[in-house]
Amino acid sequence: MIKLENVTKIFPSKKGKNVTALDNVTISVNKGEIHGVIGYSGAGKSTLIRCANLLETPSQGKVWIDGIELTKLSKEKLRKTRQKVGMIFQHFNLLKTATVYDNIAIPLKLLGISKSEIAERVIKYLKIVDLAEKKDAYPSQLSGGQKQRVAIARALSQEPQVLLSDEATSALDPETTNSILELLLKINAELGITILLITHEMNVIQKICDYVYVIENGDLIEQGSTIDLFTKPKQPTTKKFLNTISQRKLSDRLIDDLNLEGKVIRLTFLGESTGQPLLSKVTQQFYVEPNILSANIIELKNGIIGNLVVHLIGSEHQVQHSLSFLQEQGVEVEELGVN
Ligand SMILES: Nc1ncnc2c1ncn2[C@@H]1O[C@H](COP(=O)(O)OP(=O)(O)OP(=O)(O)O)[C@@H](O)[C@H]1O
Repeated sequence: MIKLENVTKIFPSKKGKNVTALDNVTISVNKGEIHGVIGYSGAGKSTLIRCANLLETPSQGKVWIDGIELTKLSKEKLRKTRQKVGMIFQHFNLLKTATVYDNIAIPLKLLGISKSEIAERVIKYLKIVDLAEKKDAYPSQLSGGQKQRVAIARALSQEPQVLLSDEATSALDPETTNSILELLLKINAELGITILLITHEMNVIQKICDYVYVIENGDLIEQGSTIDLFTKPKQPTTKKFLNTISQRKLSDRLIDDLNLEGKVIRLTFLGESTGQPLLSKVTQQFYVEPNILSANIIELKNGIIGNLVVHLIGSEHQVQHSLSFLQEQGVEVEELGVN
């Protein structure tokens, strides 16, 4: 449904030092899925999402939406095809001097849609975002979460097949963030809208994405299903992002305080391995003593992952055997480093 193929974006600079904001990036979002792009500030996220609807023209590469190659369309055809693509932004981009109703109605008017159809759509989509009672309010009378709901209704009212989300929850508190993420899940499930989002927050990826791309300095450094990325991250940057959700490193202080010797292991349980008493089997079969330092459960859109950080006390030989056993049972095993 959305495809960027070998997209490179180079911004020329007057001083002659060009900036490569995206370097040969390929992403492909299937119809009905939610894909997320995560990266630190300056990684190229905004450039990528702006290339997806050609708000930014790639220096090289091709962009498709719903099988149509945007990069070879005339301006007129591009304008028409863009109607398939809605967009929401971090700072909502509402007209301050217009009511909620008009914020949604004005762009529809510009598209030449009839007054009665506009009235129908405004009410329909305000109901979907649960804000019908605010139709006569002005943006200054709304909370951040409500403003984003209006922006979502405005995007939906053009009945797009694709929604691009540019850090849509970054300006919101955690509770409001959750409610907006739930709304995005609802419109994905009920209206079948394909979503591509950019974010620097791993909890956004965790809660709503089927698939993740990690970008750094314009390069796509890692990608995979959200479950794979959370259980088997490869790149240090991906691990750093995951560290914001659950601990992947131990601080020097913790090591000192616990007076740890031997191995500290992170065990990630997924699928069948979550239902079995594997740690007690390890204790019985390999004579190691697991001391649990932390435990948590991460709920992803498409599954649940259990994490245990364990200090395994025993001879090196016994510890190695128990780790091999756990891996054979489908548990991801990672030795934790120190910060
Ligand atoms: N119009 C532009 N002209 C020149 N350089 C640009 C332009 N837009 C972006 N860049 C540069 O491209 C690189 C990627 O920027 P981009 O805004 O895509 O990153 P980002 O990941 O969205 O960052 P942030 O999260 O801070 O918005 C940065 O080095 C930025 O300075």
